[in-house]
Amino acid sequence: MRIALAVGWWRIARAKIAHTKFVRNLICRPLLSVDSPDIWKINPGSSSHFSSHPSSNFSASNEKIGVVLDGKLIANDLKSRIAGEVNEMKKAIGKTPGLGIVLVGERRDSHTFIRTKVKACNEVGIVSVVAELPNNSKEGDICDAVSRFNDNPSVHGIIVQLPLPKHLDEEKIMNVVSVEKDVDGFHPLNMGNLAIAGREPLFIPCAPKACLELLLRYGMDLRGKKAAVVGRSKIVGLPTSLLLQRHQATVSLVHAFTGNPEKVTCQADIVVSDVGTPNTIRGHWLKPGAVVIDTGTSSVEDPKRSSGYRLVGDVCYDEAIKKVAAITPVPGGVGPVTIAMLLSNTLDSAKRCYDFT
Ligand SMILES: NC(=O)C1=CN([C@@H]2O[C@H](COP(=O)(O)OP(=O)(O)OC[C@H]3O[C@@H](n4cnc5c(N)ncnc54)[C@H](OP(=O)(O)O)[C@@H]3O)[C@@H](O)[C@H]2O)C=CC1
Ligand SMILES: Nc1nc(=O)c2c([nH]1)NC[C@@H]1CN(c3ccc(C(=O)N[C@@H](CCC(=O)O)C(=O)O)cc3)C=[N+]21
Repeated sequence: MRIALAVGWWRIARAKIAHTKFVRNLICRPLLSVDSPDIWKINPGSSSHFSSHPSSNFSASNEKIGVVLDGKLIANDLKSRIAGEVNEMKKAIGKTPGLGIVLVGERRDSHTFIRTKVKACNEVGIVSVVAELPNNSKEGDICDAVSRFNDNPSVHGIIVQLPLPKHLDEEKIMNVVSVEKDVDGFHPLNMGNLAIAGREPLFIPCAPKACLELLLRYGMDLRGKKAAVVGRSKIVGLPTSLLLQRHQATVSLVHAFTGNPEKVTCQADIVVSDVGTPNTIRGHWLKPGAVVIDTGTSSVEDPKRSSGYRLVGDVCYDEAIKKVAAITPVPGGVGPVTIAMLLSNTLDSAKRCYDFT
């Protein structure tokens, strides 16, 4: 009886210590730093790129403790550093980073996302300008709006909020964005350089950067880990798979045509989901002790809320939390870190433009 009590007490104490250590890690220096993506400096011969990072509860013991990865905490840490750097830049050279946003149509979700992005810019002192165009705009009107941002020296980053109305050729419009201002990282040159070892893109797409930031802050050593990415969109799935392989993970890319996707995901140490359909990833799709990054953000009706809806991810959270080592919640997981990465990319672009280090 006494032994059982002591073992129980020891388990609780160990979980508490691990959790305190984990929270400390969350607010320590990021590995994908805000000023330069130091992942490109990996030296395969060195002991460990990650060993400079305080080791976490996870990599040390691989215990299942169902940690909820707090994206808001990480985003606030990133934003306060970005705000500090923006301020330094203003003081030193009298310049302010600027973000140009192209928003087409009346989609409620797009307008909400843009409000969030503009608010985040204001918080850190980045100037944002929104070019709002009607739903029935012609391709030429949108390309002109992008070109004006390309030509504006006080705009250092440009995003075209997706999805665009169906009648527009998305690729044609995205290709107008100057590669030097492509803070979304969707330009073929940036995406191509992300895919090829030894090359450095000017920008890494924001949501994939956020996924890696969460994994690395959690202290996960990605080398040789099995990762399953569900979804292959250019915003999240495809570039996340590329970034994971650059971090030496063994990556499987699952999509709508994959037969028995759960056979792939249940082997994975890391599952990143980017589908946009609630409850796609069920508990039995996951290996015990896996780390799950849920980027899915769908609004579902909720009459109990004053707004009438709430946001949910792709993962059946209640089933997953009982099984996994760690998981990102929705909301409050990947989303806020994605926004912080957009600010970080915009700051990087301005620094590059003025040769300010
Ligand atoms: N939190 C964040 O920072 C971000 C969140 N998001 C959210 O991520 C979600 C996805 O967005 P986005 O990437 O633009 O969406 P897309 O529709 O472009 O991509 C969805 C992907 O999921 C795949 N897919 C669909 N059904 C299945 C299935 N049953 N099994 C396996 N794969 C499937 C599709 O496969 P196929 O290619 O074969 O069609 C496709 O590759 C949305 O909820 C969005 O709001 C997006 C960006 C950032
Ligand atoms: N050119 C372009 N670049 C994008 O990066 C891009 C895009 N188009 N189109 C739409 C998707 C979606 N996306 C999200 C970003 C932040 C949250 C986010 O901050 N989510 C919060 C909740 C936000 C809320 O409450 O509305 C959270 O999860 O906590 C979600 C989704 C970026 N996208």
